[in-house]
Amino acid sequence: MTVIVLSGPVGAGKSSLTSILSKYLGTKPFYESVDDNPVLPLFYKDPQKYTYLLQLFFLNTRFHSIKKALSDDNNVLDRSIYEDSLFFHMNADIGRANKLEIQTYDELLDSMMKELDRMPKKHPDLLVHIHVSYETMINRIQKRGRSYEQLTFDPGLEDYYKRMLRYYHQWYEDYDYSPKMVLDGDKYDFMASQSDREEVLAEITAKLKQMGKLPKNWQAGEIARKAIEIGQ
Ligand SMILES: Nc1ncnc2c1ncn2[C@@H]1O[C@H](COP(=O)(O)OP(=O)(O)OP(=O)(O)O)[C@@H](O)[C@H]1O
Repeated sequence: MTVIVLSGPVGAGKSSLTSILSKYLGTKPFYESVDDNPVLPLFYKDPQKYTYLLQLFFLNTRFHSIKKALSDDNNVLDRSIYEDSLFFHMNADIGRANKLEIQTYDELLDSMMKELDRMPKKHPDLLVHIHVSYETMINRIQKRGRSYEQLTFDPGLEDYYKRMLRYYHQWYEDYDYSPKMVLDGDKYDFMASQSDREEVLAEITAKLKQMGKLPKNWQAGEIARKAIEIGQ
């Protein structure tokens, strides 16, 4: 039984890969709610005011997802609690949280992580990180078209996104809750190209195989191949 978490900056393609990977492996996808998140549009409009609320909102939903994922023990998550601190501290570093908020957030997160340590399965089996350059990130953000994420909505987002990529670099280096692997999101377009999709899945399954973590009874047979055909 396998729990896989995806990571990567905004627009890296985590939700899409979660869908493909879970169909391929025959496991359950967990998605973070973005389009029905009531705080996200408020945050982009007034980050100074809504950073703390947004981060508490995410922490709360993410804590529930990871607990459920670790209990069900056979699934793929499009983002996990391990990345939340990056977002909070990145915003705090640009003055969007005060000292007391930082201290409270860190203590809360610490208590949550200790709670996870008491679960029968404590951490995911594998982290799959999607690395993208700024150009790819912006292309995907534009293509997806969420209005509040566009540079035209707030030109300050250019700095914000570039900062995010730097923070992710360090975050991935430091992540040690589980084995990890990185995919080149600039090279592979697993949404548009069938062969890219197959290569990415081959990389992930090779890693799972090497770790002895392919889901029970799983074979790269006809059902798995059909599930990942573009247009399915
Ligand atoms: N703590 C946080 N965790 C995740 N997203 C956050 C957080 N704080 C703010 N956000 C914002 O939430 C939105 C959702 O981002 P996320 O990268 O998870 O989804 P996505 O853009 O659909 O990614 P992908 O294209 O890789 O599936 C983004 O606008 C991001 O900036």
